[in-house]
Amino acid sequence: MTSQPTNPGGTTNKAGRTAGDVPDHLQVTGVRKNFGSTEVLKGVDLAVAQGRTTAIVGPSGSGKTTLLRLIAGFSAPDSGRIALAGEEVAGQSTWVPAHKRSVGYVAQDGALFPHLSVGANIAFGLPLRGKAASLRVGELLEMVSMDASYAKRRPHQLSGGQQQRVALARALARQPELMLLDEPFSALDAGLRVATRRAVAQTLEQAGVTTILVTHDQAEALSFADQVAVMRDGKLAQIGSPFVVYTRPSDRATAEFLGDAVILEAWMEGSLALCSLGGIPVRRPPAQGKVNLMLRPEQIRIASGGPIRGRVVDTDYFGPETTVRIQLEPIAADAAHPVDPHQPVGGEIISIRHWNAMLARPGTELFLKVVGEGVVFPLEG
Ligand SMILES: Nc1ncnc2c1ncn2[C@@H]1O[C@H](COP(=O)(O)OP(=O)(O)OP(=O)(O)O)[C@@H](O)[C@H]1O
Repeated sequence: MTSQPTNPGGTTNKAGRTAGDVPDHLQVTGVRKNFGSTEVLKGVDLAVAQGRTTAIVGPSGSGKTTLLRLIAGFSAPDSGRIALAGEEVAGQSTWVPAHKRSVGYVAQDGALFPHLSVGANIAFGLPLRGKAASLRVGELLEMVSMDASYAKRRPHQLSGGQQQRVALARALARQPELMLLDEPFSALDAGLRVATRRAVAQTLEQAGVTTILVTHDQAEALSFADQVAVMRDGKLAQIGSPFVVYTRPSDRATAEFLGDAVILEAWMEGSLALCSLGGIPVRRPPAQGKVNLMLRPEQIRIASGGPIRGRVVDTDYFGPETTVRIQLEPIAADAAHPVDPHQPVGGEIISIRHWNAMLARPGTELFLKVVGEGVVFPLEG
């Protein structure tokens, strides 16, 4: 586990600022939660810097929503501590209820009041009345890319995505210091999802609201957040910047959860992993000898020559790019590329991506090269 009590040394946020000197707004320390005999959270440590965005990502049932609800104050941890802006809100002898924490919460289904208009839903927690309230409602609707005329409608007259954006506007109305978003974009279709996500991220950043987004969509987590926390089986397996968790995942399961991964058997010698793709540089390898090497598909490129060859098995066309499955061949030895006796002898099938679908008909022989470093995991068991 790689969780840190304070913001991990100098993560850079979307605006390019470093977070090393920013105080923690939220600190979760050793939090555990059971439902009956099921241990759902098994000791979670998480720190979120003031004004920054953290995405908690993980498979369904890993405990993401449970953690978010504890931070909101909807239920209490069995043990551990939660502090907001330096003040303990849940601990051994402390309990601050949800309505006394300056926290906004947007649930998966939006949870709007069905009997109130959109405008009344948004204005629910506003101290304003009359004209001032309707002006503010209009501004908030605009923030979530909706026309002010929607204020008159009832929630059932909106699409799921529109309801979700109204729920966000309602949460923003109370100007919370911490915003908790539980899969708020999951009901939106692909294009609107990206646009809404960007608009919401921008709005929250401009307002300086510390934000936690729960999602099981890894691309969403990587694009939305300054910091990504990967949850697996009730624990945070890794916390770091999107770049670090994607390019240097702490274990194989995290690597495979965060995106496509090429995993090859390799022989680690010093800082080179010898595999069917040649000798791949690895920074700070955790083991020597037999290991698993991980590369991202986009690190494997088609070359014009060289010792690394493979034959196209089949392809999968996705429009802007094609996934090409390639069976690796034994590395051709020559004076410049002597083959190490530990080097695997080829035969593995890997998937890479290429923009040109025509280039890669099944049976075509291709030369390959690897760019960048690999990541090595010790063999399990
Ligand atoms: N109130 C509850 N009573 C009993 N079990 C619960 C309760 N809330 C959650 N659980 C269980 O705790 C586990 C974690 O649930 P949680 O909703 O936190 O997961 P999640 O990672 O948010 O999943 P998803 O992505 O599907 O929403 C699940 O096994 C769930 O069934």
